[in-house]
Amino acid sequence: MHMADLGDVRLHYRIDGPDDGAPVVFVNSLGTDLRLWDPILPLLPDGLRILRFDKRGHGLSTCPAAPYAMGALVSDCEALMDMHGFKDVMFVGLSIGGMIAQGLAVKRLDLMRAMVLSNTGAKIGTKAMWAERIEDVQTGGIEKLADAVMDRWFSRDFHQGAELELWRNMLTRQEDAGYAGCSAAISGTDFYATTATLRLPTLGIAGAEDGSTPPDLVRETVNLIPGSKFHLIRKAGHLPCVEQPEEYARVLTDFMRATGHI
Ligand SMILES: O=C(O)CC1=CCC(=O)O1
Repeated sequence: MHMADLGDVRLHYRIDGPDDGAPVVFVNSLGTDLRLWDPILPLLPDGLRILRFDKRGHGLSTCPAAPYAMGALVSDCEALMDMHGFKDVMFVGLSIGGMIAQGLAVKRLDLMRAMVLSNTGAKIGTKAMWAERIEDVQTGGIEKLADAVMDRWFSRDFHQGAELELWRNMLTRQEDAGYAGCSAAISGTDFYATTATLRLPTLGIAGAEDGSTPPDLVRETVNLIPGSKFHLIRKAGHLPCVEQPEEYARVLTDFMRATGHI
């Protein structure tokens, strides 16, 4: 079990792969923990050095009182990377993880060689939408939101399968305060101006049936960065690494090769 004490929070994290492997950092979405990446890791090339972690208030990490600022989430990731010598990485951020990617690239471009903005945006939703969601979590717990979240996370086909229930369990077993805290961080974030200043190889990945960050939002976000690429995964919602792991891993691998990371 790996734990980093960052003062106001203790983060649970994992590092896999050899010390001299090409470094890759994965940051997952609201309401998920680091197991989100389990379906794709065995499909990636051997020899990568992979860091992933549970955001504050998620997974096995501790849960400071809500709300959280996006700056705190960016600093958590920065501290973990500095602590373990992760620099010049391929950074893969999904949803709020993609917001953390954008914030970190602006703050510490030295940490990143390239970034993948998966199912995310420079801004996600509206303040009113997040206020309602936070209120729902605070009054009824995550369970109150869970069915609606499943509709955004997964395509119609995936809703027919038995695995859906397990991912729903991942969501409902997160801390209510952690979910509300990260929702507040998303609500307060608008990265349009700063992301437009970024110059690094960037790939956008979208799911055709994503009810949370639809393909147009992902495309619009990566188009802020000159030279960026975009890939649409057809039979997937908000979590294509779960629904289409082979395609997701192939697209990541191709991008790592195209950018000279491997
Ligand atoms: O809408 C959802 O529940 C999915 C989501 C939005 C931001 C994030 O990280 O996940």
